[in-house]
Parts: sequence; C-alpha cells; structure tokens
Amino acid sequence: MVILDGKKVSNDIKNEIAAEVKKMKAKGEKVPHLAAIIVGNDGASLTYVASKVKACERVGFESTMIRMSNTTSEIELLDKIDELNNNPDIDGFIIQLPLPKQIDTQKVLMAVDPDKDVDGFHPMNFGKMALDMSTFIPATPFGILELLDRYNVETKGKHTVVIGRSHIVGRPMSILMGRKGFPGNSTVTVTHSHTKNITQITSQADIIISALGVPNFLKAEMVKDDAVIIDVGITRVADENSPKGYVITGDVDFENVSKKASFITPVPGGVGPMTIAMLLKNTLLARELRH
Ligand SMILES: Nc1nc(=O)c2c([nH]1)NC[C@@H]1CN(c3ccc(C(=O)N[C@@H](CCC(=O)O)C(=O)O)cc3)C=[N+]21
Repeated sequence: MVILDGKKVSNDIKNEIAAEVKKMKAKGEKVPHLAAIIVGNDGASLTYVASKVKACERVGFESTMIRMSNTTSEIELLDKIDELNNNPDIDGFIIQLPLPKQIDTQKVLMAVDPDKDVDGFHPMNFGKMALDMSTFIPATPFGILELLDRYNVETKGKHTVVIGRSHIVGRPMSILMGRKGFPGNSTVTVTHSHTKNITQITSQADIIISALGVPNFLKAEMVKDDAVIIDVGITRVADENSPKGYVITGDVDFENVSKKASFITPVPGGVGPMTIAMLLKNTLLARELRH
C-alpha cells in the first residue's frame, strides 16, 4: 500500500510556484495577488482562509483577506465582488463557501469575473472544463488529479466510483475522471443520497473518490482488494483529548481500508493540502492570463 502524501506533494508544488514568483520578481513583474472574501464567523471557514493566506505568503504572493459580517446582504456582497472584478491589482479571488442563507450562492458565483475565478466555480469555467477547454479547474478536483498524476496511478479503463455530487467536488470530479487523457479515460459511476445498494457499486470500483462528509462511512467490506482510495472528507469530530478539542476525520475507515488499498490518501495530510496548493497554481495562471 502506498500513501498518497498530499502534504509532501503540496510542498513540492509550493516550492515550484515560489521559484516562478522569484523569476517574476527578478524580471520586475508584479507578483500574483489573491483575495479571499469570507462572510460570517464559521470556525472551519476561518481556518481554511487563514491557511490560504499563509500559503500565499509562503510562495511570495500578495494576499488580501476581506471579512464581512454574518448579516451581510446579497447586494453588499455583489458590490464587493464588483470592486474586486474592477481592481487591476487583484489577479484572482475566491468567496469562501458556505455563505449565510440570506445569500443566493449561485447568483454570487455568477457575478465573479470568469478570468479572476480561481476557484473555477463560475458556470462559464465549469462549462469550459466539461468541454475540455483550458480554464480554472476547481482546486480540490485539480489537487486529486495532480496527486494521481505525480504518483502515476493508472486511471485509463478503470472503473471510478465518485461518492457525492456536490458542485465543488463530486460533480466536477466525475467529469474530469471521464475526460480524455491522463488522469482520465475512466469509466465513471456517480453515487449520491438516492443510490441503492452502494456497497454493490463501491465493491466493483478500481478507484473510489469519497466526497460525502460522513466520518468513517467507507468500510473495508465496501472496497475490493488493491483499490485506489481518495478521501475528500474533512469533518471535525469533537475530541476532548486533542489540543484543539476536535480531530479532522475523513469519510474512510483508514485503519481497515488501507490494508486492502493499493494507494490511499490520509486525512489530514491528503487532499486538503493539495486543495490549497492548486488554488495557488490557479492564481499563478490567472496572473499569466492577465499579462
Ligand atoms: N470558495 C471555496 N473554495 C474552497 O476551496 C473551499 C471552500 N470555499 N469552502 C470549504 C472547502 C474546504 N476546503 C479545504 C481546504 C483545505 C483543507 C486543509 O488544508 N485540510 C487539512 C487540515 C486542516 C485543518 O486542520 O482543519 C488536511 O486535510 O490536512 C481542507 C479543506 C476548501 N474549500
């Protein structure tokens, strides 16, 4: 069994990006600038945005974090987006999800300039992705592709089962794994809350990508020998013995599933760090697009 070490690979990618930034600086070019809007006080969201800002510093990007209150109206958020769309200093920006319920997420994501949409959530970019056009690929799916690529995990002709159909992970992942090229050329099955007899489906999978958010959902009995297991779950489970008061738990019963798997991502240290590295990669692309 091989651990797909997202922590290590994400560090490699950050070093590669830092080297690019150094070259830009040497040529007197402006370095990439990422902005992140965060609405409300959700603890997990604040942690993720803080790690994104830290990652920017680490590679030499500029970053701006914009905090808005929990009671922000849709109009106020749309105004802020307009401001960032029109600010030539900002190369790319993201709006951290989830948003408070008074705000229509889809409407907000449609307001982002597609050329600054480094999350790849605008329908224009999602459509381009589905049509094999060059665009921003959402960071988590992009990170998974990059992990499969760097560990040379064969995907061609394999049966990939995706668990979950969210707009930011399951749905794009199912499209990407079926595209031409590598990693891709998989035969993809998408499962979700209405799927019947999921064990029958997962036990036929060569590759399982679980993006469900239910701790320890995927058990050894649901997996065939030598399967490739990608765990996208990142649920905080209360734990008084841990210093933070919680532990990050994946969708996969790692202890037992890892004994059967050929490749597996850990949680933490798997897909999560890759997400951040690929957001930086998209920001670098956004910068290049504008010059
Ligand atoms: N507009 C938007 N874009 C996103 O990309 C986005 C989002 N909204 N909303 C929430 C999800 C979740 N997400 C993660 C990023 C990093 C880790 C990560 O670094 N995880 C560490 C553990 C971090 C911890 O200790 O909490 C790990 O798995 O090793 C996890 C999750 C980005 N998301």
